[in-house]
Amino acid sequence: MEIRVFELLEGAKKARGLTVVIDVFRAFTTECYAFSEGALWSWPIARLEDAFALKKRYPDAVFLGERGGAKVDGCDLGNSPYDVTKTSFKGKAMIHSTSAGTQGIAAAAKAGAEEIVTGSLVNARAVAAYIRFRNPSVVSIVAMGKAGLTSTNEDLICARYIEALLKGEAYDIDGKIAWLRNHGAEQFFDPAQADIFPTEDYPLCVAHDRFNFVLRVCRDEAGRLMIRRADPPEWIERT
Ligand SMILES: O=C(O)[C@H](CS(=O)(=O)O)OP(=O)(O)O
Repeated sequence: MEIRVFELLEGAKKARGLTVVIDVFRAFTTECYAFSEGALWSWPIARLEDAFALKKRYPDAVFLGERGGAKVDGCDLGNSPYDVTKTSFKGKAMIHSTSAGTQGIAAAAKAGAEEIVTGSLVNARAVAAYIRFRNPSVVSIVAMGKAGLTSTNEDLICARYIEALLKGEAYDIDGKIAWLRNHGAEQFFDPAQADIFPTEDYPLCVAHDRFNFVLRVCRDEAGRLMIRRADPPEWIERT
């Protein structure tokens, strides 16, 4: 298995094989909590105008929209996992448009990734187990960073953690997360940014391996990108 680690939107455009698009702060952490709260599927949408058009067509879908970290006017929620844990997603579809994560999925799909799964600390070990089960010849791990433009420590830590799990190498994930608190997570502890990055989001984002499902990207009947939850035991038993 050849494992390649890429960064940012430029990296997503190089994705090949089974591709993990990572966004720890916060898109794919938020998605995991929404699916754990009962969401049926999610439409990851790159352009906000497309997301608003979809919401018009499916008004019952929960619309999460974020730019620059903040909730976009007219959306139901922003990109906060804490807000998601306070919202009922049972039986609901979700529309999700963010600065980095959902842009990365769109770019990787366009680039020709054979299969795409999301990556975050909360389900990193499950992602590695799923990859081992699928046993692809090429794995692309893409750390999306801030707005897909600037490298971030949390996404690189998650990328290296998944890579280490795949290679059977040791990786001090708890030590890395402790270090991250003051090296990339400061926005969650800044009172001036509390409206956008609530402190409650941070422990939810770094609760590594809390979930044992993966989020796989597929297409709906109209050809739109769609994310669905895939649970063990269908794949975990053989890892
Ligand atoms: O909402 C977030 O935390 C980020 C904002 S940005 O990428 O740092 O500008 O969006 P996401 O798509 O979850 O990275």
